[in-house]
Formats: sequence, C-alpha cells, structure tokens
Amino acid sequence: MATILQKPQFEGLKGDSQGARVTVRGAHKYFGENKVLVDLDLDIAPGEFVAVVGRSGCGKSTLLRLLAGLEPATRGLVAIDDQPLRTLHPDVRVMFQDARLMPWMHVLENTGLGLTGDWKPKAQAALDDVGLGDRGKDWPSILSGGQRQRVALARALASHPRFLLLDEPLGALDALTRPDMQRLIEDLWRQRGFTTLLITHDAEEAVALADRVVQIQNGVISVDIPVQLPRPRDRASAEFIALREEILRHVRAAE
Ligand SMILES: Nc1ncnc2c1ncn2[C@@H]1O[C@H](COP(=O)(O)OP(=O)(O)OP(=O)(O)O)[C@@H](O)[C@H]1O
Repeated sequence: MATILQKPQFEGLKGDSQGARVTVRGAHKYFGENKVLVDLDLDIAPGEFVAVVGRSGCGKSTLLRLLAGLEPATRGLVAIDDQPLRTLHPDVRVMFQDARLMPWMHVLENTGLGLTGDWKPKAQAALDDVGLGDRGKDWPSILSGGQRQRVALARALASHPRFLLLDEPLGALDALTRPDMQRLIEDLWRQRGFTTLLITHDAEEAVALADRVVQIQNGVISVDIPVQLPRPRDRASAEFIALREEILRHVRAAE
C-alpha cells in the first residue's frame, strides 16, 4: 500500500481569493421539540474543502443554512473569519441541488444575479470559467440539467466568494455528467482557494473532492476523517477505495 501523506494539504490556498475561516462552536438548532443540532463544533481552515455526510434528516442542510446566514442558530456561535454571522454574508455563496434559474432571464443575466456595478463582464468571465461562455444569450429552458448546474456554479462563483456552500449540487445529475462537474468544482477550487463545504450522499464524491469528510449524527460531528491522497485522486487506488468503504461503513452504522 502506498504511503498516505501525513501532512494535510490545503491546495486551494494558491488562488487569487483567500478562503474564509469558518468556526462553529456549541451550535444548537431546534425546530420546536426537534433538536436537530446539539452542541455542534466544526472548524474549517481557510481554503479547506470539507464534505459532510450522514443519513437523511441528520441535519446536514440545517448546518448549511446556519453557515449561509439563512437561519440563526438557536444557541451557539457561527463565525466567518472570527466575526459572528448574523445574516447573509457577501463572501459566502450557496449552490443547491436544483439550479434555481429564473426562466424569464437569459443565461448571462441569471449568472449575474447578485452582482453589483458593472456585472456583465464578471458574469461573462464566470460563464467562461464553467465552459459556457457562448451560451449567455440562451434561455435556461434549452439547457441540459448539467448545463443548468454549470450556470448555477457560475452564478455562485461570479462574485469570487471566499466560502462556497454546496448542498448536494450534483445529486440529480447522471453518472456521466457527475464526474465532469466534480472535476470542474475541484479545478476552480484549486485555482481560487475558496473554503468549501459540500453536502453529499455519495461517499466516492466525498473522497474524490474533500480534504476532510465529516459525518453528522445525533446533532454533532460524530466522525472526522482526513483524506490525504494526492490530487487529482485515483478512484481505482486501494487507498481511495479503503477510505470510501470506511465512510460508507460509518454512514450505514448511523442508520
Ligand atoms: N424549517 C424547518 N422547520 C421544521 N423542521 C425542520 C426545518 N428544516 C429542517 N427541519 C427538520 O430538521 C431535521 C434535519 O433536516 P435537514 O434538512 O437538515 O436534514 P438533512 O441531513 O439535510 O437531510 P437530507 O439528507 O434528507 O437532505 C429534519 O427532521 C427536518 O424535518
């Protein structure tokens, strides 16, 4: 078995946008009697890529909504660069499983949503980055599912966020489109160095992309596994398969 690197590599730090530092301390989130997150701690280093796994309903999206500033914690601290997060943050963007494109806007306008000032060149550059530079004048309705997710990714990255939150963005894509999108996300992350949190049900996706895979169970981070394999990762290697199986074992044990 080849040696697994012992030192964590945060390769994303090379880029033009320094990633945000993310801190969650003693976070609780209750919906009435339903205590979804209970005293949860999580630290994400600037530029680090963390994948979150766990059984359905364990609180993954709830954690993401707290980190996006979409909802407050019932109790505890959520901070970006050591500043408590109280509402939406200009350096934090989210991409969801559905592209959420506005059908009455062209692709370029959809990409520019949320940008201020001279937004067109920035939206065009973002479309170029995801390989859709020539589709700006199209309506979203004529794009494939994978292309719509590329537009959603372009929109999320157009403002050069320092923290990108991904809520199962590739969950609805077919098996051929998925690895392409995974590579695109990894390439952009490596170029730009934004901090990333990815929610996924796919253990292979988690090991392919993340520096660390964490599992939520009983309201806390119950498993925290570093993935110290060189990038781009060889999905057929023994180390990759062993980590993927380890994560699957943890997720199944929580069910
Ligand atoms: N706005 C809300 N009001 C009431 N309960 C909520 C709300 N949002 C989430 N919940 C509850 O919180 C729990 C966790 O939901 P969450 O969506 O975070 O889970 P998840 O791990 O992302 O699940 P999945 O993998 O199925 O997407 C569930 O029991 C859900 O019903």
